[in-house]
Amino acid sequence: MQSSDGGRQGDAYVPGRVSDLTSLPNLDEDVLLQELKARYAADRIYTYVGDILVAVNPFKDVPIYTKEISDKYCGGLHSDHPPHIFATANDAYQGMLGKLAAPPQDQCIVISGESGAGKTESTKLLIRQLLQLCQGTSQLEQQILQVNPLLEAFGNAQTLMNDNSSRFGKYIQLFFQNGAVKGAKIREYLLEKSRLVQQAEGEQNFHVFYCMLNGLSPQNMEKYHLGGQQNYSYLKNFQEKAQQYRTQHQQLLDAMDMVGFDEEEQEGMFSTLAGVLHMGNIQICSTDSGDAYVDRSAKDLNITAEILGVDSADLESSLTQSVVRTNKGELIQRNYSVQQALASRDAVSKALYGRLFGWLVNKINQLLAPTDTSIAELQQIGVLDIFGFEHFEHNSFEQLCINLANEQLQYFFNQHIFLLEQEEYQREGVSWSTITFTDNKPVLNLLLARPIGILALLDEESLFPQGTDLTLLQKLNQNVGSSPYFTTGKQARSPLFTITHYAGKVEYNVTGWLEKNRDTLPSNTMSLLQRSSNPLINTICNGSITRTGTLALQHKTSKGRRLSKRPVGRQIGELGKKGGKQLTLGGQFKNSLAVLVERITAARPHFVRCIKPNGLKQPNNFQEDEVAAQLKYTGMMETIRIRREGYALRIPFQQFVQRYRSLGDIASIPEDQHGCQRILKAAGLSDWLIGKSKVLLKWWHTDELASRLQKVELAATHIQTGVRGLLARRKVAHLRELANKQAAAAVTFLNQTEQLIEDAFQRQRHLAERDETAPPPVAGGMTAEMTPADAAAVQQVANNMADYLHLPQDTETQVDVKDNLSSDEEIVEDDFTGPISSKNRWGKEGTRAASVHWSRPSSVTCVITVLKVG
Ligand SMILES: Nc1ncnc2c1ncn2[C@@H]1O[C@H](COP(=O)(O)OP(=O)(O)OP(=O)(O)O)[C@@H](O)[C@H]1O
Repeated sequence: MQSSDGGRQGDAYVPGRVSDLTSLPNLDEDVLLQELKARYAADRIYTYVGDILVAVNPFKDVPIYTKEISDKYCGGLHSDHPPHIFATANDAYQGMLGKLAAPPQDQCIVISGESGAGKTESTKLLIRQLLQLCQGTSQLEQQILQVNPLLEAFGNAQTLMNDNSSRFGKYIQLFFQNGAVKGAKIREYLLEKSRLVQQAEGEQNFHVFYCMLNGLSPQNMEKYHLGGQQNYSYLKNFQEKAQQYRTQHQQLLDAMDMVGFDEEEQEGMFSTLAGVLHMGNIQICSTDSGDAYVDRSAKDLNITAEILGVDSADLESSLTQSVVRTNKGELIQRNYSVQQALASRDAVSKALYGRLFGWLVNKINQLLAPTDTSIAELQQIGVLDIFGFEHFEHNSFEQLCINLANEQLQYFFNQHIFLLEQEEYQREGVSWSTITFTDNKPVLNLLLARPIGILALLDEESLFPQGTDLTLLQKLNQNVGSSPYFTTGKQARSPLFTITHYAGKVEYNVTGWLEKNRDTLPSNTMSLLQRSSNPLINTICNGSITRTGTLALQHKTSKGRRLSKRPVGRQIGELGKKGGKQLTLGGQFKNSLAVLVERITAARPHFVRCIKPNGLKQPNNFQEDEVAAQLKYTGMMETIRIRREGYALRIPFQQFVQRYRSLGDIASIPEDQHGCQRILKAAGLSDWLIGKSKVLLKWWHTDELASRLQKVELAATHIQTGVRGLLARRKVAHLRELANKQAAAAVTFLNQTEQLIEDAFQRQRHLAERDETAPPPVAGGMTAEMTPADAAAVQQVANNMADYLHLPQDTETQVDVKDNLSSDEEIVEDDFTGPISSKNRWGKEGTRAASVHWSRPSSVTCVITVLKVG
């Protein structure tokens, strides 16, 4: 086995030159770490563990993504070039087309790593390379690439761990037909809406607000009553990067134009963003009795109401009062406390922003949807870029959800790499000493089990009107406190608990969890927004939130009624609700994770493990302890072991023979284990196993088989080329012989015709000498009369020729002999003759030479016509 950028199994070990960690000698944690460190120092940021790619974030531009390098990774074998993210794209693409060991299958690329490890950058490179692989140059490919700035502006933000952190998860599906891209779809997961109203120290709101405030024209700033970024309470920790934001704003506008937002929609978007910013500035005060009211001396309420297209008095009451319907149907108004009113204000902002984001994704998906084929008929490659594992000083409900998603992905990895593989060894009767791995199933159970898991208990508590964050914590302590993965805060009444995740311990603070989980807007507030005169706000607020938390838009019928796009039974009101109750945020997230796992399980996965070399976002800084921790919790040592000792490829006998039949030594190979053995032996492969129903191969056998297959195919192409050339040469020789024969026949015909003309001419001269009263010869030297014998002779020659050329004796080949040719006109009409306009062209009129000259070209025309028809 060769490691393509220098290291070779068996050669003296040179740290930093082993491109595949499975070929490391004397593998231990330190050797592994030093190898990655040496590679990183040499800007070799990618390394393989068999078919898995490890990517260490360089935090600097490395010149390895040029067009030339991208071209090198289009096609070819895994081992042809150094490890690269482009090779992973190539593997997925070739796998989808069925050009690797398995038949054509949908593929997915699962990228994992903690926040700031490089997942989003990897995703962008993968998508770019996939579009390069299908040689996409159409508008669709450009659109797929260009929607990214739009998504990042609305969905990314600066955090302590990453300046451009994705605050939502995404699964990008590219759809293909015959290898060409036909469309794309973005599935979004759990946008971190809470960031809109509150950001931790040193963190920022979503990029789009800073871009808007720095990039909008003065007229638009005035229209939306906007000022500098320091004026908004939702925008803490802003930075003076005006020029950068202006550039990003322009990119945003370009992307919006390209996605096809019309002017009204763009205006709707900016007015919603401006409305949200103004909403955050609405001051809530307290009466002496503790009731909330809006400080009207500041103009924020009126401005917000104007921009959102709602009545300001209605907005005020919806922010400060709840309306409850009693069992008897009476409506009762209750005043909020200041705290409740502030929560209600922020809930409106979060709902508006969340729905705006959902609408944006909907618009993008409409643009990228395959036009003439249903998705079910297309092949697909999905790329999963989910928010990375987070462990801050203060961790809230959002971190719990983010870390749950990462637990789920780690579980998927473990299942695929360790569990299912080793179960299969058992089924196939392979003797195997089990490789143990850290199974995170107990942590997943702690989070997801029903009815006694953290999310289920949170849901239960969220249903109780009297529930508080502290009663939630008590409930958690009572029910899951005995789990070894759960520890509660040491101090009494502390709002803290700790979970031991696969990636380390994270301490969570339950403050505000019930409110965040309920994620509801009071019905009076929702109906106010649904009546908004701002068309976009009206649209997004009349959409429904699905069971997985996405926005389902409605479309209007011709009569103006609204319809959900969903099938009957999932119409408005039912969506996102369970037994009539709105699903909680935790419930929606749980559902969306389940659907995601189903999706990636249905495809053939490729894994990219992103590693963050330091927490300072610095280039050329490899912190050994930080990397060692990541290698440990991702189970890298065990992964290397299983890839080294195990059989990553397991192909059913029949499938294997069908795919590699041409490598066998005989033509009729049985589609069973004996057939497989014949092929493997003939191909000269070693280290394979035959199980009960499958051939078990090392991951590198894919390349070995592919290269053998390539050789056979090349040989077949050579043979085909030779045979085709031989056949073509034979055909040409035959055609040439035929043409020579035809030419000889034509000459014979011309000679015979010439002789006839000569005879006729002599006869005419002979007659003329005897009869001085005879008329002068007609043009071309032919007489007006042809004896029946002459005519028969001419016809005979023509027939012979037609016979020879295998032609029907149709009008084109027959000589139309007229009994009484009396004028030049009739001769001119004859297809067989050309117009005799140039009297002197053939020589003196009435001479033999003129007759012969006339006859030759005319007859040649005829022969050519005949040949053409032939
Ligand atoms: N291949 C690369 N080349 C150069 N810089 C990179 C590369 N990958 C990542 N980076 C740098 O690291 C930063 C963080 O990467 P990225 O946003 O992809 O992390 P992430 O894993 O997606 O984080 P999060 O989970 O927070 O979204 C990038 O903004 C970029 O500066």
